[in-house]
Amino acid sequence: MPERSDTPPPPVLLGNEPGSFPHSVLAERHPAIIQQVRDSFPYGPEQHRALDALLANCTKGVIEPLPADAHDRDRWTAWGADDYAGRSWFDVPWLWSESYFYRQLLEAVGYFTPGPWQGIDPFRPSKTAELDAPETDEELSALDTLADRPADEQDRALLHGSLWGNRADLGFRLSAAHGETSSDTPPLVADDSAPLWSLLPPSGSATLCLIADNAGRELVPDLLLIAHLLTQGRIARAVLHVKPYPYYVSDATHTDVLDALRRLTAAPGAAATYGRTLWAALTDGRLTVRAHPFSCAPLPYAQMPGDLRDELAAATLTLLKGDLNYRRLVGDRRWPPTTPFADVTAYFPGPVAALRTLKSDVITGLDTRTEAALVASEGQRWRTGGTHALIQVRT
Ligand SMILES: O=P(O)(O)OC[C@@]1(O)O[C@H](CO)[C@@H](O)[C@@H]1O
Repeated sequence: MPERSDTPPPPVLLGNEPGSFPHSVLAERHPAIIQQVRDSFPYGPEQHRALDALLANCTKGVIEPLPADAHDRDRWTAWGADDYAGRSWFDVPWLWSESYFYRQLLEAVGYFTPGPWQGIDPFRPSKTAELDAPETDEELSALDTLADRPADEQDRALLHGSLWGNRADLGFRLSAAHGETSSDTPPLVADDSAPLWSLLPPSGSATLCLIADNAGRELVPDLLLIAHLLTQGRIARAVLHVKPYPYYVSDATHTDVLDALRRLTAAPGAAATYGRTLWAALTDGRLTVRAHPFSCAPLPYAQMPGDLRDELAAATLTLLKGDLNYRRLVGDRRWPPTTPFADVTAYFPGPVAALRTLKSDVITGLDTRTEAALVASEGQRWRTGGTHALIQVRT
């Protein structure tokens, strides 16, 4: 946990305050996700019974341990499962209870159990529907006109494509009231793109670690950004961190990377060129995909294990995508919005950037004027509506 020497950190977010966003996720979003999973495949009576039990447990019960023979039981013990067992889902850190919900959901559908449902991603139908949607074709065809634009315009377009791709979060869509902001404040509440580009100069030898978030219409622009940086010589190598198992509905796994790559290589025009660049980079090792267990940990990055810390320390830049990664990066706490981003990320082992649309209460690094303008025009809605975004960098 990033500590500032003078003041103790503010409290960790819990889900026990009715009317709060975390409470609504536990009380409303999780039941909706269970229903979505029931509808996604013709699961048998055993899985439906387990989903019934999970629904009752996560809304009215207490946290129960994983089965004694679960392959990752020891890992979850180390991550706090024994400390939280027996307590209401609403009374433990929200980050922890949300993360454990996805682990228990996979348990219910037999994802880890030898048998016909082992390894079947319950969210795959919604992920592939999104990848196949006509909107994805439109986004890919925009690459054809981009090819003729100056390099700095391409840089900006691909960075912003990756940033705003973060709105494509299927869990968020289950509960968010969509629509453009009525706010007259600018969509970007912080924009450190200049220091970001100066960390990745052309003709450099940089290594980028991109810690991905959602599959489909977020992962596609993330991959396009990597392909562009490789082509421009702004990076020599990229490591793409994905989730080792389905998580937070639409989070990207290795299978999702392969689906997105096929979507690119099969597309007409410039998109296929990006796809071929990525295919070649995977083949010759300039691009690697990692699925570290800590990517699904219910903990902030301040508690990352030594091997991951060493890996990120060696990167020129680690770029974290999305809202959940932001919560884990700065700590899922009630930070005053003007808390410096550099202070809360001081523990991180190397230069770090966050690209995120705002979908939960946690925020740091705002200047006083920006915060005041947001509050004056929207109250606190800007924090969770997905209508605003940020690019924050600690060099
Ligand atoms: O990480 P992502 O995909 O940008 O967002 C995940 C999210 O939808 O889920 C969490 C609540 O469940 C919030 O942090 C956020 O709104």
